Amino acid sequence: MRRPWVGGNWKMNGVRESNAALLDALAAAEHVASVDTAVAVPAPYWQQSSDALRDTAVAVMAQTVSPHASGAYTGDCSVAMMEDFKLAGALVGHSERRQGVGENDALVAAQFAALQRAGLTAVLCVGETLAEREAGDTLAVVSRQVLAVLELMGAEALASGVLAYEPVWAIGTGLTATPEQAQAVHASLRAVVAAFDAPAAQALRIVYGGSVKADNAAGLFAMPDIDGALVGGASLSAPEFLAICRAAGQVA
Ligand SMILES: O=C(CO)COP(=O)(O)O
Repeated sequence: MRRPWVGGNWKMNGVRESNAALLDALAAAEHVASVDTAVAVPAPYWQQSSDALRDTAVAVMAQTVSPHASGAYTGDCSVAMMEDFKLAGALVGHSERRQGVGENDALVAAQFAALQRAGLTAVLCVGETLAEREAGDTLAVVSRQVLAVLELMGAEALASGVLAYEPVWAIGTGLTATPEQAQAVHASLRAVVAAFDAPAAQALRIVYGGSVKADNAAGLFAMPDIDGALVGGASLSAPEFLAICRAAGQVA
């Protein structure tokens, strides 16, 4: 039985005042003990978030990471900086960074490796665009994105993190993949990992992201290979995010 994982990806939202209200609500809430919960916050608010959520069940993460230890990499943040602020890990390979900033599979695999070597959690995001889905390339695209990490790091290292399937066409659009569509991709991804290492594939948490809300979460979580969610817009509302966490707890 895999322990559900629910993460909130705040993206580039919030300032100190609105963050304080959201963080206070998360800190005050009773958390579902059977679910791992995290929020991935913008770097200027690592300190605020990690202070507000200290001694709570909600981990704080970054939204991307440099693969390099230190040096002349203007604008980037290192794993050591994340450790300095007691962060639990980072997202890697989010589609908004693959598409918007040009992060590619090799870079994402190196980011994953940097986190994993330090014992931090890497949440590897994969997903196809609408054009790729319509061309019948969904599995080819997401397999290629996962294989970049698998071939560099191996299946056990991959399973020490979290794999997030986020179809690009479902992100921020209100178009959720149906539970059946998501389940089909999750099962295929698990099979890709199982070809390397069956026990690691069984242990790997594969979560879904793309317009997850309190009212569609339970249907997604009922699927056998959907082990939680990476939540964007709905994670900016504490009641909504907490309801998604509770829905994950109900199937745990
Ligand atoms: O990109 C996402 C999470 O990383 C999903 O975003 P939305 O939940 O806003 O669609």
